[in-house]
Amino acid sequence: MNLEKLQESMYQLIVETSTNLPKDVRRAIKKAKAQENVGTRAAMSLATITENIQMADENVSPICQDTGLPTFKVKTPVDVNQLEINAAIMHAIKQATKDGKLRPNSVDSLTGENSGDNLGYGVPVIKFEQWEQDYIDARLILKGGGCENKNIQYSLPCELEGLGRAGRDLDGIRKCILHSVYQAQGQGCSAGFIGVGIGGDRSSGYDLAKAQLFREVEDVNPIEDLHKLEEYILENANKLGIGTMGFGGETTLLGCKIGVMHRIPASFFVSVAYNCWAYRRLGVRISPDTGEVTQWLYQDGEKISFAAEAEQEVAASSEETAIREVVLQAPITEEQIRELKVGDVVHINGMMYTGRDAIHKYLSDHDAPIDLNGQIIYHCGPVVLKDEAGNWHVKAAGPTTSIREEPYQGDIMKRFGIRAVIGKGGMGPKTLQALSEHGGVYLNAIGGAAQYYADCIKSVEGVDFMQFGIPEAMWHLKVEGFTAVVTMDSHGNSLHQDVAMSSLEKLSQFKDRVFN
Ligand SMILES: O=C(O)C[C@H](O)C(=O)O
Ligand code: SF4
Repeated sequence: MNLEKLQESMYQLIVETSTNLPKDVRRAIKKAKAQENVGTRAAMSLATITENIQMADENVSPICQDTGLPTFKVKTPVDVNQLEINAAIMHAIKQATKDGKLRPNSVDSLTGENSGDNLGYGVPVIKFEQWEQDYIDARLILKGGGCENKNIQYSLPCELEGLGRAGRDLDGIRKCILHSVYQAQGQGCSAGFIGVGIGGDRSSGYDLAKAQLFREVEDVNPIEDLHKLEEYILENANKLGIGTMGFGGETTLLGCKIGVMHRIPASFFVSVAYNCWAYRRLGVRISPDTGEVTQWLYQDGEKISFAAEAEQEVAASSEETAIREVVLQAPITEEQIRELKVGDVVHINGMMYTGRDAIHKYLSDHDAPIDLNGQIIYHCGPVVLKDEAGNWHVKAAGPTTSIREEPYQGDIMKRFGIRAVIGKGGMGPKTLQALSEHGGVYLNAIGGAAQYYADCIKSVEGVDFMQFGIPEAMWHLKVEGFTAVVTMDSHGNSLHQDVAMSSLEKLSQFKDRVFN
């Protein structure tokens, strides 16, 4: 085999997966968009998402800054050398990271050190299988951390919030799956896709769930019971009203795929793998003779282009409604913050500072490297590249899931005088209380819209904590027209709390038995 060609094929697979959302996923998102009412927060978010998909495609840049833990599934003819394929994948991963197509995402779990090239123990994941065909089938999924954190595994029988007892039968399985969508709320960047594995043990169950994410969105389950269950879940999970980003709305789930395997008598697991709307998985057929790509997978049928219309929609949708819009520029005063209410849309100009897991932990017992009084913290781990002149450029910069900072956020805001935090998925009661006491606000940006937000970043003015690695460093960003929604204000209101409560009420409508 031509190894250089093989490396190139793997590189293409990685770049396409990170930057070009598959056709079947695009069609699902388009359908969802058609269902939302004009002028709602859900419609606005979906317009931003589709504009972002288009931008990523045109810029050949990551759709979302979190390019996940790259997971490959490779099937090879019996006489093909799998070690060569392994080496080609490693090589391509390094190159794609250098080129800003993947974020350096591999972190030593004990020291916290980022390897910088996306390689490490167990990273990437490569699973090989042999088969009788005469070509190589290589598939890749880039599943980010926010949605990965919302995976859930149920051990039947169990008691479920809102739904009561889930027993060891199809109806118990139904309840677990509905619950899995409810518990994700907007934190995994809904509207999402789920893969479900019934049976197996704790690890093979999750593997089966993840394997479902390699199915086509529009395929039909050959097992009649599971086909019915998939349809039931897709229809009814969308009645939970969680909506895009957890803002409320008509579409919460874009796809549901269920697989089954045997189990042992004592165990009955239902494992759910949650994938955000940025459902990046592609595949190729490769010739074992030449190492070249002979066919792309998941690319049948119409490719929806979200071109021109998108930009206008983002602008138009907020004009048509009574949504209040406010321009913010740091340093922000307490008075300005107290004027903001849940539902307001803010446009930020000027400076903001990124801070996520490592920085929140650090700031909980250290001083800040800069004066944060009146400033804005952005929960974000961007993709950033240095040019030859030594200047940094942000290549992708959407928000990360804020709830992870819940143990620290309130104290840090008060101690440093921070007035606003931007993230996604919302925060909990401790932060909400701190926002009231101190005069702070939580702003929800659109998760996964990494190109859309990178475009608002006009320059990198500085960086601290580079020792934490690129995603965890504190980037000083100068922005223009950075748009987000107030979802928690200084008057005790939280849209996230409201949606969580109303969706729990809706979930309890599905308590009664449906499948015998
Ligand atoms: O790590 C990130 O940038 C985002 C993450 O995927 C998340 O959803 O929280
Ligand atoms: S930020 Fe959202 S879209 Fe991006 S990987 Fe995380 S869950 Fe997915």
